[in-house]
Amino acid sequence: MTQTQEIKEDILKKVIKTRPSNSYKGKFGRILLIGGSENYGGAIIMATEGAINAGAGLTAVATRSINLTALHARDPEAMYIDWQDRNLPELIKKMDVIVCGPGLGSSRVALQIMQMLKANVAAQQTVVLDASALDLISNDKTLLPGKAGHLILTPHQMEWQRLSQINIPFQTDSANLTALKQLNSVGNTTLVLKSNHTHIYTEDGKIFVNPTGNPGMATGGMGDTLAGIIGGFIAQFGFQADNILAAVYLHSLAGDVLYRDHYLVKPTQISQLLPKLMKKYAEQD
Ligand SMILES: NC(=O)C1=CN([C@@H]2O[C@H](COP(=O)(O)OP(=O)(O)OC[C@H]3O[C@@H](n4cnc5c(N)ncnc54)[C@H](O)[C@@H]3O)[C@@H](O)[C@H]2O)[C@@H](O)CC1
Ligand SMILES: Nc1ncnc2c1ncn2[C@@H]1O[C@H](COP(=O)(O)OP(=O)(O)O)[C@@H](O)[C@H]1O
Ligand SMILES: [Mg+2]
Repeated sequence: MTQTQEIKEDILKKVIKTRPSNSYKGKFGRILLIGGSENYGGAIIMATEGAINAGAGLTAVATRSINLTALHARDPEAMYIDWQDRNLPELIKKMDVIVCGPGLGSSRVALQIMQMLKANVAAQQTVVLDASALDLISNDKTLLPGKAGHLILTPHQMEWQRLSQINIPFQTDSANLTALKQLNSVGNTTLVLKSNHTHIYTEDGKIFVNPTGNPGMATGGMGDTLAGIIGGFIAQFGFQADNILAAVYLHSLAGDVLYRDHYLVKPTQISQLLPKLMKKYAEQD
């Protein structure tokens, strides 16, 4: 059994680099976030805010049209497409990273979106699946978009219970690894199992535990924000296990900085803090 390693602060210096002078938006990846039903519009907005503030070059959002005004009022940097637009499959093909699930819900449209995503992703892309997307897959494992080059699953413990059939008290490293292999035998899947001690199971079978984070972060939308940050890091820095580890560490580190003088931490405050924190680590490279 592999030894569980603690993620170290060094990971941020390693991953976050000073941007070269000749940088342009196309250099830092295209990301599409899909989610936000009528009831959960905030979830996709928080994920979007995570992705933009983590440094994604171009960010697009496919959501229910009712969310458009709120999305642009918060994040005018994001492009928008109605999640029922017939051009969505073509847009998906142009993306480096697709984050699907925050606030997606379990409607017929949500199910159709999962089917369409599966049919249109390809090997050069990374797909991050969170929240409702994971619950839909729990009900139908064939919805997993296996043709993506890399899959990153970001369940909390209850979502992982639904997906893996392992009850929360029995979610040990060895049980989780076995379930992950059963879920996707191709081995292109990373599991970010969120809790107060988030564990990350990499494609090559390594296990990491995140030492940062605090109970102030027990606020709705915190995981939606993380999904966006992970997607933003992959878009900007490419797919590497280190980039996922750095995103998880940074999300909770931002939470810790805020928790020093805030009783609770709002997900949107975490996103706001990211560019400043990233600057500090980039200057140390
Ligand atoms: N502002 C918004 O629009 C928000 C929308 N959200 C969306 O709401 C939908 C449902 O997601 P939920 O996660 O609320 O619902 P779930 O029903 O999937 O999960 C919540 C349940 O899991 C249990 N649980 C056990 N261990 C847990 C752990 N470590 N972390 C979290 N929960 C744990 C909780 O007690 C609770 O019963 C998703 O699409 C999600 O993206 C939420 O992210 C909250 C914010
Ligand atoms: N007590 C805690 N200590 C550390 N991190 C926490 C704590 N509570 C929540 N978090 C973090 O907040 C996030 C919650 O994710 P999730 O449950 O998916 O939120 P949501 O679906 O509401 O966006 C995870 O990244 C988790 O690690
Ligand atoms: Mg969640």
